[in-house]
Amino acid sequence: MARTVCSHIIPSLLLPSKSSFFGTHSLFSRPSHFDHVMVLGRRFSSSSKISMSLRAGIVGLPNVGKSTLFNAVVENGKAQAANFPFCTIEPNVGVVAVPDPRLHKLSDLSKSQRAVAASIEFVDIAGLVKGASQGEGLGNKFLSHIREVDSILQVVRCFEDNDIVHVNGKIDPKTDIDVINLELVLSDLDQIEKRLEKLKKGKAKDSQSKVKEEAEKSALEKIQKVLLDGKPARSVTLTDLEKDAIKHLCLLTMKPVIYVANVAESDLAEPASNPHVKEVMGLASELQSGIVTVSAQVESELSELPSEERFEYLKSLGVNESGLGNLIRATYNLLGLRTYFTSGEKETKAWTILAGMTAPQAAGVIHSDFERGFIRAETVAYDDFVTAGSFAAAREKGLLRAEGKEYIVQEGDVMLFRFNV
Ligand SMILES: Nc1ncnc2c1ncn2[C@@H]1O[C@H](COP(=O)(O)OP(=O)(O)OP(=O)(O)O)[C@@H](O)[C@H]1O
Ligand SMILES: [Mg+2]
Repeated sequence: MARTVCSHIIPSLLLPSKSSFFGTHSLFSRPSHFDHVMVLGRRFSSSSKISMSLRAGIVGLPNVGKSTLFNAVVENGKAQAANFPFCTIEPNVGVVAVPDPRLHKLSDLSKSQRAVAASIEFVDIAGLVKGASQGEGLGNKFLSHIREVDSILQVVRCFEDNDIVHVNGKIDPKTDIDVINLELVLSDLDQIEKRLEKLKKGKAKDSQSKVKEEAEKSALEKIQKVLLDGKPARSVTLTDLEKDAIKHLCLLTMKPVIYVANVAESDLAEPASNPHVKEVMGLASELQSGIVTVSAQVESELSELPSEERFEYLKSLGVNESGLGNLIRATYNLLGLRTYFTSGEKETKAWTILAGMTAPQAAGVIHSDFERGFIRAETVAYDDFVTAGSFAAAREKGLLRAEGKEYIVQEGDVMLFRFNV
């Protein structure tokens, strides 16, 4: 049966008190994932219900380094921000901080007691094998886990090591990627067939649902055609209505993908000299997807070292920084996410919104009351805040703008909401 929402258990923000309130910084000190309540939510269904955390699922063949990478990302996420409200929701789901040097700069300027980063959830999904869509391996169970994530990180083995078994006997990124993608395509095809069958019998009650059903049908037929060519659903151009009509199916090949080329430590300094990595780069661009090179092994070793020794270790491998920051940032960007900040003495905090959100919608991410009673947003661009040094100084210099309901929040805006409920 088709699922109706791709929702999952998400941490909600701790709700501030409901009293009528004109935004001051004090309010921004409350949220913590330690005192969060769990709610079953549907993300993005309304701007005020946006989750702070989006999910990225780590997929790939068995034994390619998914869990090693997951553990390193989660450990690193904890280390990135000592104050970050880290939590493990399930053993294989970790919330990690999105590294952002701007957060610390703002926090220093505002002399904040703490800095709270934006976050992403990573999910370690067990290995997929050929035939998964037909129930092979742990098959459908894993595909259903993938259905619940917002983006896919596909780990591709690019390291040679005879002691570590490759399920197909040799390192061959193209075949590995094809196997995974084919399973995703087959699973989507199966779902679409069933859905179209149902829609054929469709007895929409009113004209509005009829329009929606028609849109769904036309979208699914277009997608079915490209899937039969082995291409992903995301390669199809759809109207907004069509996109909306098929959202509930959570098609696997609709999700954005980043290929994670997992290399040996000896390849870290010059990954492109590894022909396997080169191959993945070519495929990623063909498939309109991103690519990040990491060595899961190195990251895992790094996460166990005291921070003062990490740089020395990286230097010995000929690199300057861990690859995880890149991976986390790439995932964040891939999801079309933007960051705005609130900054005061108690706390400086990075908030996650979708590109194109208006000021009231962005305020709603903090609390629905902020959206409901929105009056205006005092806004200063990040660079201007840094130049001025504070909200007050920015106001004096004429760098602070009073933005209204129509304002589209820009990347890096530092905001103070005025609202009344
Ligand atoms: N870049 C790398 N270089 C060398 N060895 C690595 C690298 N990445 C991972 N490994 C090793 O590969 C083995 C398999 O890793 P891991 O358990 O993370 O795979 P997995 O994809 O999670 O497997 P499964 O699908 O079975 O859960 C481990 O022994 C790990 O140490
Ligand atoms: Mg694993």
